[in-house]
Amino acid sequence: IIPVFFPTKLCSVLQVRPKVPLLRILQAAGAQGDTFTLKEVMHFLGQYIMARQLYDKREQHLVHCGGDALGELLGLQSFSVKDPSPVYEMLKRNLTAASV
Ligand SMILES: C[C@@H](c1ccc(Cl)cc1)n1cnc(-c2ccccc2)c1-c1c(C(=O)NCCN2CCN(C3CCCCC3)CC2)[nH]c2cc(Cl)ccc12
Repeated sequence: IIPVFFPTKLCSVLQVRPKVPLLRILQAAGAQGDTFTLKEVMHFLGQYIMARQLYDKREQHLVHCGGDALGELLGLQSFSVKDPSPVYEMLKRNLTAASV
């Protein structure tokens, strides 16, 4: 998984196919279809966190996902957006390459 912070072209070209549990979360955030670019996956996950107010209002880099489907996927109660490694690990488990 390419680090999301480097807006490389690949992030917005390679198509990936989320497994069902992740796809449900992306669809809850408004995603259509079943293949996305990595950039779109990250965008919709961000939208999901905001729509469900999972981020800490005072420490806005903290995401409290325990008790939410996102927390089930990550296997975490909380994480900081400053350390994306748990998210990358989850994506490795929940994305397959999609032939364009
Ligand atoms: C750099 C990027 C990022 C992207 C991926 C990762 Cl693994 C870490 C970090 N990022 C930085 N802060 C956030 C963020 C923080 C709180 C609530 C929602 C998003 C994000 C995330 C985005 C996103 O698409 N970000 C666009 C700009 N964000 C700025 C922060 N904005 C909110 C901050 C809280 C208050 C409301 C605005 C939303 C738009 N997608 C994500 C998906 C997940 Cl699983 C986790 C975090 C994010």
